[in-house]
Amino acid sequence: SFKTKDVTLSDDRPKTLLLQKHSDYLAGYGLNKDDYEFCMTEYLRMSGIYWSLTAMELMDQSSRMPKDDIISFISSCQDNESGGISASNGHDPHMLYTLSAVQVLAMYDRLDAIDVEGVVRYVSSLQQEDGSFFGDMWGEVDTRFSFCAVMCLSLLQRLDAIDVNKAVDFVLSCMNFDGGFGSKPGSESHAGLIYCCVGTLSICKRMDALKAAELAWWLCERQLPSGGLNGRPEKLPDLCYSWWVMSSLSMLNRIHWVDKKNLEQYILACQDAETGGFSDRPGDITDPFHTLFGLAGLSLLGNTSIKRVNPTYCMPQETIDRLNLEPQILQ
Ligand SMILES: COc1ccc(S(=O)(=O)N2Cc3cc(-c4ccc(C=O)o4)ccc3N(Cc3cncn3C)C[C@H]2Cc2ccc(O)cc2)cc1
Ligand SMILES: [Zn+2]
Repeated sequence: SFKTKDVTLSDDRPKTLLLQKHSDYLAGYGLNKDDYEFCMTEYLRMSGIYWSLTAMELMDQSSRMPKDDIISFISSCQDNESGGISASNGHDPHMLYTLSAVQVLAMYDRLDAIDVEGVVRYVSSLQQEDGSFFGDMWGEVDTRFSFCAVMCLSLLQRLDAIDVNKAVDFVLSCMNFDGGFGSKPGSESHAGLIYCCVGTLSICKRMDALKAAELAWWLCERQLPSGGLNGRPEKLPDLCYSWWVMSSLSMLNRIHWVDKKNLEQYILACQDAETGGFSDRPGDITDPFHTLFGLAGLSLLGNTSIKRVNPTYCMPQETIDRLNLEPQILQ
């Protein structure tokens, strides 16, 4: 018989938000330099700092993060020749980690710690003739990098450095009949790429180009009986998809199309009451990545014990306000 892939929430799952546990988990993450996961994730360290700091900011606990060490680490990761920023010392610069670094310094209001012109030069050098963006010099095209490029430059107030119309045209060339988006023209719709493409259009103020009704339907059909959301039909629910789907629905002004109570239950069930942090599914290992998206998702659902998050930037709303950025939300 046909079985919908889903998880069953057990009765002894966490039903309240364990903020102190999550604050302790993130404050302690990476203190033990020999920790296996910490070593294995050196290649994404800069993004790990963004995920941890943003989660701590949302819990109003960022004072527990080693601010000066983070800022000097970021400065040491900028490549003087290309202007790009790498995930860790000795690694190659990449669009993903250049964005994470700019997001962190924007939250700290310390963009003076890097060569901003160098970052602008690096990001604009990755735009192609068709408006698309490479992730780095090795030439992989993905709509994720279009989003990284416009988000990074908008945080630096430098969208003038790229061809915004061509960037939007490339993203729109990736729109599918279901109103969704994939990584390249013709790629299958996927919640993570939909978030990137809707976010790109939100920053470029081109939300008018979306097939909003079809897209919102595809997004709210991601919700399963457990309350969790998946990234594509027939997939298991995963906490980070809660963020990709809900932030996209927020930009479309249709957040009310999901069952908020059920979704909140799923998110709370993904907490680990022993170690602290959130995991992709109840009972799995927690990590800073899913911890940010659990907290950001609860913020979007209106949990007032967490500070407001901006759905487009996945950063504290107060940072977006300070930078006078106004990403478009559909009316
Ligand atoms: C554990 O296996 C992976 C697989 C992919 C990645 S990833 O870097 O390509 N990436 C982000 C990501 C990070 C983590 C993680 C563990 C510890 C830390 C410390 O900060 O962060 C874990 C998963 C993860 N994934 C994979 C994933 C999430 N949910 C299901 N899976 C299989 C997402 C992945 C892609 C990505 C998404 C958003 C983004 O901003 C950057 C990258 C990382 C670990
Ligand atoms: Zn996930």
